[in-house]
Amino acid sequence: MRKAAILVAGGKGTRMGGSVSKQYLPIGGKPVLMHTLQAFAEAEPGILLVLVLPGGDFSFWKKLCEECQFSLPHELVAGGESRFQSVRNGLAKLPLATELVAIHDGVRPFVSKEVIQTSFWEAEKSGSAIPVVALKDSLRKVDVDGRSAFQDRSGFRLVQTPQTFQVGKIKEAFLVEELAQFTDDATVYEYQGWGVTLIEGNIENIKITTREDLEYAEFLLSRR
Ligand SMILES: Nc1ccn([C@@H]2O[C@H](COP(=O)(O)OP(=O)(O)OP(=O)(O)O)[C@@H](O)[C@H]2O)c(=O)n1
Ligand SMILES: C[C@](O)(CO)[C@H](O)COP(=O)(O)O
Repeated sequence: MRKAAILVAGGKGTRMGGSVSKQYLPIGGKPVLMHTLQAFAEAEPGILLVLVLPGGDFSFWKKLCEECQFSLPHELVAGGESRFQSVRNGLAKLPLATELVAIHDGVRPFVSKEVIQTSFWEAEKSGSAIPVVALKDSLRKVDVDGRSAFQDRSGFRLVQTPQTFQVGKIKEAFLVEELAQFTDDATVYEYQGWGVTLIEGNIENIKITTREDLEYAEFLLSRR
């Protein structure tokens, strides 16, 4: 199994609110996570899928899979207190033969096939692939006093996932102690002094975070 995807879904979804964590909420009649798992299975047939969930959710997830007759093979791993810890737990699960790994937010179900495939191609070539998209709005920097200043948005990008790497290097990068700056996997990788390669993301590849994202998700599905 040369390629793997670690889909991190070990969070609580506090910004979404509600009694059910956002990764399990239905869009198009089935949980968000099932859309994400399917996206990777269709983009990379035969890929090893590692799903990172809160440790206490395994039986709930298995019940959801039975109810939805969702039979796509995937490994379950217990997440940690942070995304960094959840990723690290997923990396520890990878078989020795795995060469490339895409690390992806489980709550980003609309990642395109092209972004997934390009991320593996680029990571094999240069060691890493980080999808980004340009900003569409004007940008200002705000300081603690509330003063703000124009920023040239052409010098900025919005970062998405999957963030894809050669397994040996990303495993080495994750041996460090967690730092607050590690908001994604690229920051952990760069902390080693290694550069990252940016690739074009896809604008629909939103991270489902707050309630209105669910409405947009239903709209995106209606367009398929
Ligand atoms: N301890 C954690 C925290 C987050 N994540 C995952 O990282 C992705 C991006 O995180 P975010 O959108 O912030 O999810 P939550 O942390 O669940 O949301 P919130 O910050 O609103 O609680 C999500 O798929 C989330 O499940 C994870 O695997 N383990
Ligand atoms: C990993 C990520 O989705 C890249 O944009 C983002 O950093 C996750 O941030 P969150 O606060 O954990 O949702």
